[in-house]
Amino acid sequence: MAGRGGLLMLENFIGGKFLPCSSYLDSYDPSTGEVYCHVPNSGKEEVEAAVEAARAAFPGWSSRSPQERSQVLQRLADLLEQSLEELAQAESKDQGERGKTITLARTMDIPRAVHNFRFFASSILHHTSECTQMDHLGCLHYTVRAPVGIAALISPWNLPLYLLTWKIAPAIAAGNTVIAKPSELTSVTAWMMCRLLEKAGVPPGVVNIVFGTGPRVGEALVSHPEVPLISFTGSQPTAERIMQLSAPHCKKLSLELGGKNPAVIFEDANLAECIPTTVRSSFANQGEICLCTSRIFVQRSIYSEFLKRFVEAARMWKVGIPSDPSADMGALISKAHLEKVRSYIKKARMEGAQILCGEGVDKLNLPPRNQAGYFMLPTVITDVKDESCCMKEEIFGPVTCVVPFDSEEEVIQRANNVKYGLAATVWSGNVGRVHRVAKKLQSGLVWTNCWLIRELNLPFGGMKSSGVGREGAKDSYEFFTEVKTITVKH
Ligand SMILES: NC(=O)c1ccc[n+]([C@@H]2O[C@H](COP(=O)([O-])OP(=O)(O)OC[C@H]3O[C@@H](n4cnc5c(N)ncnc54)[C@H](O)[C@@H]3O)[C@@H](O)[C@H]2O)c1
Ligand SMILES: N/C(=C/C=C\C=O)C(=O)O
Repeated sequence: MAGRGGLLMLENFIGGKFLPCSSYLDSYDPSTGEVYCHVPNSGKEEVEAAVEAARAAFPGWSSRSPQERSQVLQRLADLLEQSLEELAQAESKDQGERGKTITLARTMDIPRAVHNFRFFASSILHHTSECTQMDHLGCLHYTVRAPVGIAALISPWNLPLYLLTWKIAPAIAAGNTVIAKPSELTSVTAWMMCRLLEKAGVPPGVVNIVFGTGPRVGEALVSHPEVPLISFTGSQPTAERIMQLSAPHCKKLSLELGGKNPAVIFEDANLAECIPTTVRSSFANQGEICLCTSRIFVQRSIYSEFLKRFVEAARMWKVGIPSDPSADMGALISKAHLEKVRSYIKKARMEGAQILCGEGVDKLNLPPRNQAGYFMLPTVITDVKDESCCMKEEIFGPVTCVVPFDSEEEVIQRANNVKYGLAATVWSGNVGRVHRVAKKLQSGLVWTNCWLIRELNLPFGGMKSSGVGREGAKDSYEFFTEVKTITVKH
């Protein structure tokens, strides 16, 4: 929807209609300083309208069979796939030249959004319930599950459509109606998806999207008494706020939060595979993936060799403008985020750590028009203490720390010695060791001799401060439904 001066003007999608908002946020392209698009600055009024639409749509949608709902999700997946390139361009360019690379948007973000709908369109057809018998009492017990109602879905800026659809798909497949709030920093592809909903057969009011900031529209949504469940992905501070606001209503919460993910590399690791994969796990999407590696523990006997080869490979990781298909990573999401990431490197230097490559060491070569962009080189820190903030806090940027270890027991203790517990990688050719170490790491996800191979059927999520609950075929189904145990006496 073109707006003032031909700029993109997004609109809320409520009750199957695009509705203008009373006020808008200007979203700036930081590499030019110009307004890029206008995002609705929604508030209580818009949330109320969305709740009314979702409430009205719930009886009809929840009473459809899983088979009927599955067909709608399949059609939506087909329509998204037909718009893949358009969506990828938008995902990459959203927020101007500071977006993600077009290659990552084309090969990961949008294909996974399509797959999310396909996956839950299938999984909704195969869930089973439980049943037991008490013959001595002539009783039969069984469970039934039903959709909860209106689900609030709040998603972050790093993988916009990928993570938004990872919530929308299971929620509506189970028969709920939803009110989604994507990040105000990356709202365009969510808005573009709304244009496909009617054609896919999604009834008005089943999917509602309200755009705007967390404190204004996000808080109105999570505190609304008619919204019984909240699926949130984002930072821990925000999760804490959401828990406070939802507590009076005893809402069902799914919280997918941050990580400080270790890679544990033993001396018998296959470095020809380990190094390129660990470069990718450290710097993909500018390190702005919750599953990215940010602490690398290397067994001492191979530490020097690993460090030399890892730094060489990190220097080959191409930083470029998002529209360059050969770029491995683009710019960080905002000036504030870039400064936050840089501040960690400054702290590391002050603590006496060594910066082996990247920020402040190597020169960043960019076209003149992009030199105002929020770009940063992949950065490797060594000689850093476990107690350093660089080893304890989520940086969420292209920065990773590399430190040596000696024994298996030592590295497990050190890898676990953070408040987070989301993901980890373990590299060794010893199958007994990878199983043993994986079981002892305090992470919800452990990849061994690989990274980011996603099995959507199995639980996804973190422990400790990385979140509450899990997402996946069975886990999302159980989150987005209420279970009831029925006993029948013969
Ligand atoms: N575990 C995962 O699956 C996962 C995935 C991606 C990102 N993350 C985490 O998300 C963080 C980066 O994303 P971010 O910066 O968008 O996080 P964020 O918490 O700032 O924002 C996430 C979403 O919450 C909204 N929000 C902010 N304040 C709110 C409030 N008071 N009430 C309601 N909603 C509010 C935002 O508008 C946005 O839509 C990192 O910590 C990263 O690790 C986790
Ligand atoms: N939920 C997922 C998150 C992945 C990366 C987040 O930054 C997923 O892969 O399903």
